[in-house]
Amino acid sequence: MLRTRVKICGITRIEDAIAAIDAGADALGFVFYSKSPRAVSVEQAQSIIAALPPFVSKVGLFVNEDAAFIRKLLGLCSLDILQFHGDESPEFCHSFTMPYMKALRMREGMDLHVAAEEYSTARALLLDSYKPGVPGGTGESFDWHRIPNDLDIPIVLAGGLRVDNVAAAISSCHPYALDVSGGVEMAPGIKCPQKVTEFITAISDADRREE
Ligand SMILES: O=C(O)c1ccccc1NCC(=O)[C@H](O)[C@H](O)COP(=O)(O)O
Repeated sequence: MLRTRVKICGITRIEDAIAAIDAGADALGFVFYSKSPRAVSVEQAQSIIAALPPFVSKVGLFVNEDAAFIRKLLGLCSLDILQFHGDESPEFCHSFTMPYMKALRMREGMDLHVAAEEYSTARALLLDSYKPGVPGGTGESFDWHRIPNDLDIPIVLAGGLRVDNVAAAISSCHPYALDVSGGVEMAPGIKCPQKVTEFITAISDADRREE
């Protein structure tokens, strides 16, 4: 059985990035959405990324951002994959000739088979909770049983994940990866190393139980 990967999102400090990597994080998320309390500036992201060791995916996160800003950012920051968390079309997402994940907020009636077909160029679908007016980082989970078990695209599960619901999340839909932000924080944008470690340990424990 494949190991469940983990992305720690909303990284704003180098010490949090290093602690997440030391705990076993596979990916770090940098929020380039200025309305988020976890937003980073280009300069912040550059300095954090420059201090990272190899073999960790750097994810740049956008919400209906201007293409020119993204292109400029890609010339300044070494990102590995883009995460589009707004209403971006498949054509827009694909236009940066970079791997990307499309985040889908799981509002009622979301047809993931249709979405998987629509975003067929995505490397993964990131499924997040839907809360009106809140594009992401809700801290709330959704009904994971709404996720079909026959999607032919990797699923990254997000939304309200915490150490005490990781096992249920993995057993309910066996996602390719888990994405967490609020559940491992002591304050918005400030990660708690102990919570990060406990979260990633809980994933390893859950994977072992699923073997
Ligand atoms: O994290 C944010 O503040 C945020 C703001 C606007 C759009 C997306 C945002 N985060 C995207 C993520 O991938 C989060 O990790 C995901 O929404 C889960 O957040 P949480 O429920 O706090 O674990």
